[in-house]
Amino acid sequence: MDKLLITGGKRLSGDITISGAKNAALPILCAGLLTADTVQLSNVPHLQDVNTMLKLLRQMGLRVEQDGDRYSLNGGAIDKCEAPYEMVKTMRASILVLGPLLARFGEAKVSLPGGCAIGSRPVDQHIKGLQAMGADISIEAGYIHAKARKLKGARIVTDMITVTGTENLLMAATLAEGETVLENAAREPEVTDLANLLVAMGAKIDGIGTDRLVVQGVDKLHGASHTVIADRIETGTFLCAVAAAGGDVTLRNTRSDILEVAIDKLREAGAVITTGPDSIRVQMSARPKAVSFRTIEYPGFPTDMQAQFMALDCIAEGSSRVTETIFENRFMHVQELNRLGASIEIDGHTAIVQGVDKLVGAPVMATDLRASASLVIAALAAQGQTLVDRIYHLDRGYDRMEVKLSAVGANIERVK
Ligand SMILES: CC(=O)N[C@H]1[C@@H](OP(=O)(O)OP(=O)(O)OC[C@H]2O[C@@H](n3ccc(=O)[nH]c3=O)[C@H](O)[C@@H]2O)O[C@H](CO)[C@@H](O)[C@@H]1O
Ligand SMILES: C=C(OP(=O)(O)O)C(=O)O
Repeated sequence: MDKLLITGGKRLSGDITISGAKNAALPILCAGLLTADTVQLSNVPHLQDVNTMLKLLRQMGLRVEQDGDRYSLNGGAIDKCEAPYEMVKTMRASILVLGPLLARFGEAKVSLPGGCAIGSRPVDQHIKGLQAMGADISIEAGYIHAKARKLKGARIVTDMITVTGTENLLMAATLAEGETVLENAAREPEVTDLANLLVAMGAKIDGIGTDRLVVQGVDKLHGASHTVIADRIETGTFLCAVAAAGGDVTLRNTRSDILEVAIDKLREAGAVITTGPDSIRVQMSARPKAVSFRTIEYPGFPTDMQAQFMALDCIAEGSSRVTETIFENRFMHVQELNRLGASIEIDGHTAIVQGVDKLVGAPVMATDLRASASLVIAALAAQGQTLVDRIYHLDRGYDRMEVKLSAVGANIERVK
């Protein structure tokens, strides 16, 4: 099993190119199921989750051609509407095939995703929404069995804001009969990116970027070309890495307008941040100042950046309060950060971080994707060597992180 060996204490300097967003690429790949025509994608990140999604889609009959970060998908020969447990268990986003399959083929059998390290993460809202659109859904032996001769437009108010729930229902609604209104829709930029592709494919969607999406169903969708948006979480992760280790790094092929809250927090922590049309430069020369925050849906502070900012707070001057409101159990990194010498206590959904003068390297274990990223950040700032185990979590969502970090001077290598 691969591990990362990191020797901390190096300042980072140079350029890093940001990849396409995992959380946009995954639903966008599923949108390839909605048409018999060809969908051309570029800026698709090289990630384990993308490989898993492509494997899942290929076994359904989707034809996929790849040339670097460009993919061509053709859904003209899909003959299997099933997502087996073996694939869904390694990637929850597999649930995103449910809406498109049901809308285009009238049936789908998708394994229930089950719980994961950050919480139970049910998919009841996806099911409730599809039922409102007339689907007949039963759950047997761990599988969602869904059928609908033709989905019908409906007004759907989800109990909470759900990102993949909004994406699933949005894709389903594009081919439903009549009008669907999605109230309380997620406004994450990745939802908007998917909606923009769907419109390019012939979907009729109003309210893109707002919490009320209105979709007029069409009989069929056609091919289109689309460039996946930049990964704002990868961007934020590298910004935190520089803020923690010190240095001067310019992130390229990215956007600052979809990461405003995190950028403001980094400025509050003492980083000097200069934004350009598709770049962000971060300079850090002093010890960071502690920053408190509360995770919330977009445009608020992203839960997917919580662990990385906590790593920064560990070595900051002062104390901070970090409150997680999206997931019930997203503090798995706390114990591992404490193993590096951090001083963090958990009180319910809040972590109280007392900044320490220094962290000291140690063997640690990654427990989920962003927890892994927080351990890398802490290790870059720590004295001595840290060995991060179980980095398959990291490979799910970061495109060659160790290569990008070594290129700006980090002492980091992948070891077996
Ligand atoms: C592939 C992808 O895009 N993943 C992102 C997506 O996950 P994902 O779409 O799974 O997260 P949701 O937005 O659905 O989850 C938000 C909250 O709603 C709850 N919930 C959700 C659906 C449902 O049917 N029932 C229910 O109770 C969840 O357990 C969670 O507590 O959004 C999360 C929140 O920004 C991010 O952390 C993930 O990186
Ligand atoms: C939680 C995440 O992803 P997923 O929903 O794919 O588990 C994430 O990207 O931080």
